[in-house]
Amino acid sequence: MAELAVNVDHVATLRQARGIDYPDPVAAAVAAETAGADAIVVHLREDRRHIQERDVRLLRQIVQSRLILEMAATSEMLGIALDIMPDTVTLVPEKREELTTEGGLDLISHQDHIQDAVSTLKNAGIQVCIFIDPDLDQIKIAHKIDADMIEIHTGAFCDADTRAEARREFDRIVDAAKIGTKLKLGVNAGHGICYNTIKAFAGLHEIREFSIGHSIVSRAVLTGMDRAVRDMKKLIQDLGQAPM
Ligand SMILES: CC(=O)[C@@H](O)[C@H](O)COP(=O)(O)O
Ligand SMILES: NCC(=O)COP(=O)(O)O
Repeated sequence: MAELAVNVDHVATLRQARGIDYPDPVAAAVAAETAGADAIVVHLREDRRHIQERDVRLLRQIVQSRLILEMAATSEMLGIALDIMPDTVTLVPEKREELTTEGGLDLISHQDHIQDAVSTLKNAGIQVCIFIDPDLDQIKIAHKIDADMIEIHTGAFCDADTRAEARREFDRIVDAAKIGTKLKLGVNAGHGICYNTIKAFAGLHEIREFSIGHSIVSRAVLTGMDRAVRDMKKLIQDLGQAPM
């Protein structure tokens, strides 16, 4: 059975929107593990828009399953990874102005640089995954530069506007998963997967792990709303009658 790696970035997005100390993505990670998460994922972005270095350090101490750090292959991030030692680093492309990760790493253009990052991390004992589009040439390079795993970018499939486009994109994912497995790479999948799109993956046994964040955090907000309102209502009732 495939595993579920839960990304808690967007708990931190909510915290950063107020600049206060809650909700805490570390507490969310503990709750996710209690519910069965097989790993916890955070993306430490260069602009620190959600996850902070403090979160990654605390998660390293608290996570009982596996800690996966998504990051750009910059010298700053490599230094942080070598210091904190997550179980896995997933190398992702990053643009300051993007809303979220827009595509996979382009290994054709950045092969030497990424290969250096892969060997630095692996020499330190950190597993390395590369987030790439379902493109056979990219996967072959991931294998060549000795990555342990790939994470297939599922965004184009999940965000497809038509069924035909979704079919086309899913076929690319299937081919990529099969080639990756044949090359003995671990094959994961992630980005934009929600409670509907996950169903398409039935039978695609090559995928070892799904990395899912935004849809889970979004659902948690709504499924938790009833309880959250009842808890506050009760506290107000307990205040009793206001004095005249
Ligand atoms: C690599 C990937 O697809 C996601 O993990 C994404 O990068 C998360 O980052 P945001 O939470 O900033 O969208
Ligand atoms: N690597 C993908 C990830 O961590 C979660 O992406 P999303 O579900 O937040 O789009």
